[in-house]
Amino acid sequence: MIEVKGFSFTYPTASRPALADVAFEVAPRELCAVVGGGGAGKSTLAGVVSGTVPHLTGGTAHGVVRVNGRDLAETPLSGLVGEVGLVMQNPFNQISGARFSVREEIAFGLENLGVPREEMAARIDPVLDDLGLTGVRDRSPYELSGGQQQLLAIGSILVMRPTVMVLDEPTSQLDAAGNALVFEALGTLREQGVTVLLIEHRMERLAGAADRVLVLDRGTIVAQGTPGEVLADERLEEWGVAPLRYTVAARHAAARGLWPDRQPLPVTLDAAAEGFGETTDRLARGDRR
Ligand SMILES: Nc1ncnc2c1ncn2[C@@H]1O[C@H](COP(=O)(O)OP(=O)(O)OP(=O)(O)O)[C@@H](O)[C@H]1O
Repeated sequence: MIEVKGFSFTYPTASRPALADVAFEVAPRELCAVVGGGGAGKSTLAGVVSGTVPHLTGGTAHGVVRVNGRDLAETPLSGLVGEVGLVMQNPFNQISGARFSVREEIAFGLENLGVPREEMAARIDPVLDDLGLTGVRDRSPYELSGGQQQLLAIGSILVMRPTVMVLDEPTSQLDAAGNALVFEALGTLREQGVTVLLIEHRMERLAGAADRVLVLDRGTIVAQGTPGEVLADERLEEWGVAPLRYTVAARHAAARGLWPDRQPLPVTLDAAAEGFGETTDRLARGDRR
């Protein structure tokens, strides 16, 4: 569980806060996505919830951030291993380079923690299996596709059994196939009951995957709710976020009376198909109101 209350943060050299009076909660097992324009404070928020900001960055922080009830201001980063894990944009930067195979790379963090050998196998093999990496377990991490490397980064964190995972634009460096792999892995995290904070700009995938969406604009949370509520909001563009094509198409149709009256604007392909299907049926019946 993540709890953020009245939290503000200013980087050491900055003249204005990167985050201002931010408040939200992510319930256990929930997947909460964060969207916003460039410089809105998304990466800073990822750092705050994973403990790197301000522990590693310095700067001035006010307010409270708790992960599983632990106040991060009072918890050293080492105390967060097994509680919260951070996956960043570029999988390449997250591979230690100190190990020869995928399996050894996943073992690396556990070795550092001094986990006994027998327990290591019991923890690593299911993670490889869950993420579909068993077939490449003996390969070098550098031979993997970008998507598989990101899965490896996720696996290296997952094996530490955090209850909370923060992913900061994990698909931004990946092609469509890599994207699909990462979003499948998010499904796996959910099945395992991990609470997820996901910074993501691929709105189509996010709309189908998230329980809740927060919008950050210039360091402030300007909207939060279900993907349907938040992503169909007509202020989305003002907040620096490009709306989904389905929503835009349905908004145009609605302005011409061609979207079903009581149907909310769609944020998924299925919902768009349903709404436009209803309109087509109505017109086919000769109902042109
Ligand atoms: N290390 C730093 N020192 C000073 N200011 C910083 C630092 N990192 C980020 N900032 C500033 O803090 C604000 C928020 O930045 P942040 O990177 O969190 O935004 P973001 O939403 O992740 O942006 P983007 O989508 O462009 O990555 C910006 O004004 C940025 O210039």
